[in-house]
Amino acid sequence: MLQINDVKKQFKVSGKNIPILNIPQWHVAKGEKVAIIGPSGSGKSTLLHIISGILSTDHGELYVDQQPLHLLKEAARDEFRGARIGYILQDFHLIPSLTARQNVEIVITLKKSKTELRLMVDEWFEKVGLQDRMNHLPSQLSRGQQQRVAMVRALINQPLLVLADEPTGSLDWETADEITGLLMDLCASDKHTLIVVTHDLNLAKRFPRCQHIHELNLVHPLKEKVML
Ligand SMILES: Nc1ncnc2c1ncn2[C@@H]1O[C@H](COP(=O)(O)OP(=O)(O)OP(=O)(O)O)[C@@H](O)[C@H]1O
Repeated sequence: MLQINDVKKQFKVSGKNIPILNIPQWHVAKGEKVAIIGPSGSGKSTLLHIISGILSTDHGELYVDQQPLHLLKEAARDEFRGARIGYILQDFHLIPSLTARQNVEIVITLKKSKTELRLMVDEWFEKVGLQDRMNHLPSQLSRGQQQRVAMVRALINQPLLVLADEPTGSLDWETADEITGLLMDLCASDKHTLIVVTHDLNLAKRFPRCQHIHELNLVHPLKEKVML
């Protein structure tokens, strides 16, 4: 599902190049559920931005579902992401002027009749227990509810690859636990490959595979032993 070969990424700050990622090789198989842990600033979000095609690589090869993203221009990467990748961004990024339902509807790329689409959206909101909140604006929802809308938005196109950036970052532990369980349930089928980045060890522990970003990344050598 995901193959990274010698991928490097750096950012230019005040005329100076700062290396952020340097990943010799990393593979995630179809259907795997992986948590990447690491401290703040270690490049976790940058890694997901690269896998999703939001950011380009500076060097190396990146294949997602056999598509060579490193060879695609930004517009082609955007199209690929819209159709194949579900990305749950840090802080949800819901559009404040649209209702929960509209936030989901605008991303749908599946070809279905209007009635089928309406029923599909209804079903998704039921799955996440928000059937009575569909017509609320994001500002009228709690953070946990906003996170569930963000999850529906990421999953509704039945993506092969689901990426989640700190999905429980700003939630209290009880809501975080509930949201984690929901995300795992929604991505339970083998069809979904799930990569989550987090600094929350409780979230990471629930994943069958958990890796520290330093294990992937040569830029930040492994300094700490991960206690799980
Ligand atoms: N557009 C950018 N320009 C310059 N530097 C950047 C840019 N984006 C990120 N960085 C730097 O890259 C490093 C990695 O950032 P990133 O957001 O990937 O870390 P992270 O592990 O996700 O952190 P957090 O857990 O705090 O979200 C940081 O030092 C950050 O300052």
